[in-house]
Amino acid sequence: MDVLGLVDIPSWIFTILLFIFTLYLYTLWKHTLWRRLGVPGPIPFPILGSIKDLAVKGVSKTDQDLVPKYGSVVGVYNGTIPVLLVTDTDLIKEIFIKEYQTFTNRVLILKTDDLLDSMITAAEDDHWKFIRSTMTPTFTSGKLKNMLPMILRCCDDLVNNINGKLEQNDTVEMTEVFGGFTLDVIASTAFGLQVNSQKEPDNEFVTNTKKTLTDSVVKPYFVIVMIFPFLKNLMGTLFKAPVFGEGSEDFFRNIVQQLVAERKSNSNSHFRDFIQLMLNSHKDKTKEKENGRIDELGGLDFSEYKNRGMNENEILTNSMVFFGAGFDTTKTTPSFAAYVLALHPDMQERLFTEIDNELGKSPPTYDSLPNMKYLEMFLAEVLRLYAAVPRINRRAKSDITVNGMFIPKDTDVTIPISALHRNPKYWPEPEKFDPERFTDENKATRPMYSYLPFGLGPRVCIGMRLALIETKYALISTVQNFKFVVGSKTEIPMPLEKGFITRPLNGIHLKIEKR
Ligand code: HEM
Repeated sequence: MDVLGLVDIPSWIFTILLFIFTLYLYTLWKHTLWRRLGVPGPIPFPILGSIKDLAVKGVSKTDQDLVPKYGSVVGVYNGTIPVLLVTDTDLIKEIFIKEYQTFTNRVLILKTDDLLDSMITAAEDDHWKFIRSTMTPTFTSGKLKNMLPMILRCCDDLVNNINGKLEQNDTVEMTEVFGGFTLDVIASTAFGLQVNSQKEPDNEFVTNTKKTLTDSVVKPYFVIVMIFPFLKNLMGTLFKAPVFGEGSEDFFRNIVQQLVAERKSNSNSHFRDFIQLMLNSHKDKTKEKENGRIDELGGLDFSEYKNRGMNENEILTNSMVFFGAGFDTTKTTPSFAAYVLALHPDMQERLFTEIDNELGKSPPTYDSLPNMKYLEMFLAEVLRLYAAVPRINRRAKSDITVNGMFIPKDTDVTIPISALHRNPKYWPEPEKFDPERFTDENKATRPMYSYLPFGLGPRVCIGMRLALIETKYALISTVQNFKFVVGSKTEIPMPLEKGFITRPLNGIHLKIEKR
C-alpha cells in the first residue's frame, strides 16, 4: 500500500521481517562455533543460548548439571557470546596463570562511564594493573593487623546485637546479623567511620549502603548486548548503566571528597582505613621501587599511570568496590557456617573445645588463628559447598591455542566453581559436609586448582585475607558466647538464590542459645 506516494507499507514490513530474519540467522551461525571446533556441549536454546537455563535453573544448578554430563570442557553461549566452562585443572592453570597476558580481563557486558571502568573488578589491562598494584599494599599482613582493633570492636557489637535479638525473637535471621557486622567492618576499615548498623538502622550511611546494594544493575539491555555484542557501544551510549544505586553515588562522593580533603590537609594523618592507605600508596610504591623491589605482576607496561597516585574517581569507585565485592560474600560465609554448625552439633562441640582451649573467653588475636586448625578446616569446607562466587571468568583478548585447544578471541572462559567443588574425582560424596577433607594429608592428594573459593592468578580476590580474618573473628566471637540450634523456621535443605552470588533464598533462620 502506498501512503502519499512516500511509504510503501508492505515493503517496510518485508524489510523489517528480513532484518529480523537476518539477525536470527546471525544467532544461528554464532551458535555453531563449539560444534565446528569439536567442543562438547548442549544444543543452544535459540537466540538466548544458556541465558535461559541461567534464568530458569540458576547459575550453580546449570553448571552442576552441565559439567558431569559433558565433561571438563563444555561449550555454551551467553546469548551469542561463546562461553567455555573449564574444570580441567591443568587447563585452568594454563589459562588463568600461564597465559594471563591473553586472559587479563573479565567479561564486561557493557562499558559505560569512567566510574565503572575504574573499578578494580572491571578495569582492564594497564589501568587494572595500575589500580591493583596501588591497592595491593593496603592488604599486607602489617596493614591488616592495624585494622584488627576496628574488627574487634565490630565483634563486640555483633555479640551485643545477638544478645538483644535473643530477648525478642524465637529464631534469628543470620544474614541480617552477620550483614550488620560486615557493614560495620567495611565502614570502619574502608572509611574510618564507626557505625553500629544493627543498633542504628536509620543511620544515613547504613541506608545509602543498603540502597547501593539492593538496586539491581542488571537491566534488560544487558541481554540484548549478550545476543548482539556489536551493539555494545550503542547500548552503552543510550543506556547509562548505574554503577551505584539511585542517589547513593552523590552521598558516597561527598563522603570521599570530605575525607580526602581532610586527610590531605593533615600530613600526620593517623588513620588506618583503606581511603588513607590509597592516598598514601603512591608514596609507598615509590619507596618500594627505590628499595629495588621488583614489580610482582610483571610484564605489562603501565607507564601512563605510574607517575600519579589514584585520582578521586578511582578512590571513590574503589572504596565502593569494598561493598560490591566484600559485602555479600563476607556476610553469607559466617551465616552458612552457623547453619552447618546447627546441623552438626558434633562439629560445633569440636569447635567449642578448640576455641575454649586456645582462647577461653579472651578475644581472638592474629597470632592465635593458625593454632585453631579445626576452625580452618571447617571454614574451608563451608567455602567449598557454599562458595560465595559460583563462577569466575576471563575474556580471551586474541585467538590462542592452549594445551592443543583453540580458543577464539572474545571467548568467555569461565570456571564453574560450584561444579568444580563438587567434582567426585576430587571430592568423594561431594554433597557431604566433611571438614576432614582439609587435613594436610587429604589436601596433598588433590590437584592445586581443584579448590578456588577466592579465584586464582593475578586477579585472585584481593580481599581474601581480610575476608578470612573477619569471618574467623566473627565466628570465634559468636561461638564463644552462643550455640546455634535448628529452629522451627530452619529450612533443610536450604534453598539458594539462582544468581551469580550464592545466597540463601529465604534467609537463614536459626535458634540461638546462650552458652
Ligand atoms: C568470603 C569472602 C569473599 C569471597 C568468597 C570472595 C571471592 C572472590 C572471587 C571468587 C573473586 C574473583 C577472583 C578471580 O576472578 O580470580 C573475587 C575478586 C575480588 N574480591 Fe573477593 N571475595 C570475598 C571477600 C572480599 C572482600 C572482603 C573484599 C574487599 C575488601 C574483596 C574484594 C575483591 C576484589 C577487589 C576483587 C577483584 C580483584 C581484581 O579484579 O583484581 N573480596 N573475590
